[in-house]
Amino acid sequence: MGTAVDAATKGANGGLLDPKKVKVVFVLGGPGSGKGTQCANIVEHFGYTHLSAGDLLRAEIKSGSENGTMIQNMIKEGKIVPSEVTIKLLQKAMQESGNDKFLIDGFPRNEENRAAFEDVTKIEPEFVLFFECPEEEMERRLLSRNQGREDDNIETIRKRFRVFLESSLPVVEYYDSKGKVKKIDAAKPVGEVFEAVKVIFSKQD
Ligand SMILES: Nc1ncnc2c1ncn2[C@@H]1O[C@H](COP(=O)(O)OP(=O)(O)O)[C@@H](O)[C@H]1O
Ligand SMILES: Nc1ccn([C@@H]2O[C@H](COP(=O)(O)OP(=O)(O)O)[C@@H](O)[C@H]2O)c(=O)n1
Ligand SMILES: [Mg+2]
Repeated sequence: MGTAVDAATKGANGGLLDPKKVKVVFVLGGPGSGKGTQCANIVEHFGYTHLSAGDLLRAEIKSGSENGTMIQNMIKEGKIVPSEVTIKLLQKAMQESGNDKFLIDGFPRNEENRAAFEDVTKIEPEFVLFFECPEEEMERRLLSRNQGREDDNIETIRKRFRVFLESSLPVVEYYDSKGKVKKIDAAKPVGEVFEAVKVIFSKQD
């Protein structure tokens, strides 16, 4: 709980992130669409810090935090962890990075994520990079990802696809209605996808 003094010194978003200075790009797309792969490429060329919500949640499980078991169970079921938990992890990582340009990968994944992030941080994304990929291709990629993830099995993958369609796509549609979505054909080979991504980032300052 922050005190009144904390709130006064740290600002409305409870931290040191000035919403006027911070540049955020949300990177969205179904499970296996290539978000993490492309974010790694973008970081190398355009000076952003990559924050994967899924990676932060998995690190939180490993750290033995009191939320660890809850997070682990939700990931195994393909469910979306309560925003409060994920946003705290994102804010901490943003503050610790020392950077002011962020690729936020795999977040916001539902309406609750989106609204809570805006409320808490007052940060509006510059744009949303959306990787479009057919389910069969995403399934093939996830089943051969080989990162030892507990959610890369066919049963959980099906649940994640369902959550993506029901909860995550509406968030993309929300930003699309604000003209903020830049859509990429993510079914192509990695290099070709990155060529399309580069065009978008090269136009930014
Ligand atoms: N364009 C692509 N073509 C083929 N395989 C890809 C492509 N992009 C990523 N992959 C592979 O697919 C798997 C999922 O990619 P990843 O970047 O982890 O996706 P996401 O973060 O969206 O789940 C990884 O094994 C990755 O190497
Ligand atoms: N905003 C988020 C992002 C991920 N997650 C959880 O973390 C899991 C893995 O997310 P991820 O982004 O690493 O998965 P991929 O899309 O990269 O395959 C999701 O299926 C959710 O269970 C979440 O709860 N909230
Ligand atoms: Mg990923």
